[in-house]
Amino acid sequence: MIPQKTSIPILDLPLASNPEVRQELLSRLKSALFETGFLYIVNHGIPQSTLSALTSRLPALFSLPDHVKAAVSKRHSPHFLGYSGFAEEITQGKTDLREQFDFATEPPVVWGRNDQDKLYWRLRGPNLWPEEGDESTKGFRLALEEYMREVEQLSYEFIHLIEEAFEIPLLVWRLKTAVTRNHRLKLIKYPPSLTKSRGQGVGAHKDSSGWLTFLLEVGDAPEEMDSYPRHPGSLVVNFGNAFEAATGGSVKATVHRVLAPKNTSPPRYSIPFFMGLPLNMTVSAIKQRIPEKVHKMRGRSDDEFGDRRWEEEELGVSQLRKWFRSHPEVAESWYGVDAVDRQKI
Ligand SMILES: O=C(O)CCC(=O)C(=O)O
Ligand SMILES: [Fe+2]
Repeated sequence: MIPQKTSIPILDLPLASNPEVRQELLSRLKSALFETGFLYIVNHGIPQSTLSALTSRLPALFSLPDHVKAAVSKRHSPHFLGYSGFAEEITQGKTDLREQFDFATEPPVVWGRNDQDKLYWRLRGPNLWPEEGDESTKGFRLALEEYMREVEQLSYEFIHLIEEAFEIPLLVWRLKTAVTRNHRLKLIKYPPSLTKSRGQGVGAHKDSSGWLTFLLEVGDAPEEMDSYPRHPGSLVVNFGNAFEAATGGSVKATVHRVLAPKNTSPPRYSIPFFMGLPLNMTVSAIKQRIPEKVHKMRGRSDDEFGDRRWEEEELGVSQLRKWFRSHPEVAESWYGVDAVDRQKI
């Protein structure tokens, strides 16, 4: 992944429980939030066995026969969960040269019940689990659920650190409740380029699937990352659009992209976890809870901070727009051409 800046702060998580260095850790976190928009978490406490149970199965998972992957295609899911084949996704109007499986924390289905008829509630729904094959994929579901539980827990702990650093009440209790847990995770494969020129693995974007992203990069550093050190097994954290907007642009949602691997390189795998917020929350409601001093920390001019148009709308609306944009065929088949057209802003 290529963020705009190449020097990324490192947060050694166990230091948070050492009173002598806790302040230093919090000040690193501040600079990561306000200056870089990216950071590494090392020693995050997710057991190596949990990481490798999942990462070791990825090559075999993506090599499952086409009909097995097709059976869990996103085309079967109005919730945009499941598999998308190579180049089926669009960023910045161009296809991304990657394959992926999307999973969610599966909050209860509510769409169509009582007053929860807003279209975005339809984003919530069951995961599609690929049929596991031989030894190389057997146990995949358990491994994924275990990792998702661990990274979700870590995301709550991390939010507490942010709360402490800035006195921002981020409503962790609401994020955790079964009704509002709304997190997503992707398994991604970027195959090597077919030609000498490297295409768009994923186009330049700020994350909008979540509030915070925790990315596990699998395997060795690809060439594009040589410019800054890798910390194998670490998690890369970056902040999403909603976080930037809720802090009035003080916390940076950094633009990033991925180039497809060179034609001589092995495939690249990655696993981002997008910590979500309740779909019916508005950015402006969160903003009101963020102290004025945080808003004032913004050191950039107005035009550097983009998408404010959706501050007043519920997060579900912008989420839906994002999914419609990136998977138009899935969107049209489940939501209809008219609904998709209405979201094209
Ligand atoms: O694969 C990566 O390194 C980054 C993926 C990413 O930025 C995304 O899916 O939002
Ligand atoms: Fe991203």
